[in-house]
Amino acid sequence: MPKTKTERVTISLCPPVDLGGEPGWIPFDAPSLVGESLRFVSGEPDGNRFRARYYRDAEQHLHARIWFGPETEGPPGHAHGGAVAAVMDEALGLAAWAAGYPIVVGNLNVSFRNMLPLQKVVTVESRVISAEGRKVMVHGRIFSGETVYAEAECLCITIPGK
Ligand SMILES: CCCCCCCCCC(=O)SCCNC(=O)CCNC(=O)[C@H](O)C(C)(C)COP(=O)(O)OP(=O)(O)OC[C@H]1O[C@@H](n2cnc3c(N)ncnc32)[C@H](O)[C@@H]1OP(=O)(O)O
Repeated sequence: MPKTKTERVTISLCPPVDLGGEPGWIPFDAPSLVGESLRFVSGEPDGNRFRARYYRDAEQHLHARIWFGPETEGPPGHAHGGAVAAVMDEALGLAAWAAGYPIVVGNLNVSFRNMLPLQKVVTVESRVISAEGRKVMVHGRIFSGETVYAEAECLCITIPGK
């Protein structure tokens, strides 16, 4: 039997980050609503890709604190556009679910407004704008302070039978 060489790979994790919400925000348990499959963005809360925590405010709007880790890099030191779009896909789709619409995302239009620095905690805010027939429109933006990093319009389509 051929001998295999054991390679030791050391993955150093970035230090903990503060994903705490604003006063009045209530933590939102996404897996209990949509299941454990929602892993791509929010599945590794201590990893080096994304760290995410969801909240709802008093008006039931969904918010997220998101940290873009080093594994989301696109332009040097900044988040990949696909990483930004992945966050929009998850957060805005989840906003529709949280508002009572079992959906998948049919169309996602993202405008990248500013380069998003890695290892920065940003906020995603979302609004369900309309619901007509099977079409649910959700708008959102990623920002920190006065800086808007991305805006998105997300057309969600309800899943028949859900
Ligand atoms: C389960 C837990 C999930 C929780 C996660 C939430 C966050 C994650 C969000 C995601 O990442 S979802 C994954 C990415 N999305 C997909 O993979 C969706 C793939 N596409 C599909 O499955 C189907 O195309 C879809 C269900 C969206 C629509 O197919 P259907 O055959 O059910 O519907 P149909 O094509 O008849 O369209 C219904 C209506 O929606 C409209 N529509 C559908 N797709 C559209 C589109 N892409 N753009 C514009 N309009 C669209 C369509 O024109 C029509 O309008 P009208 O009723 O007015 O005629």
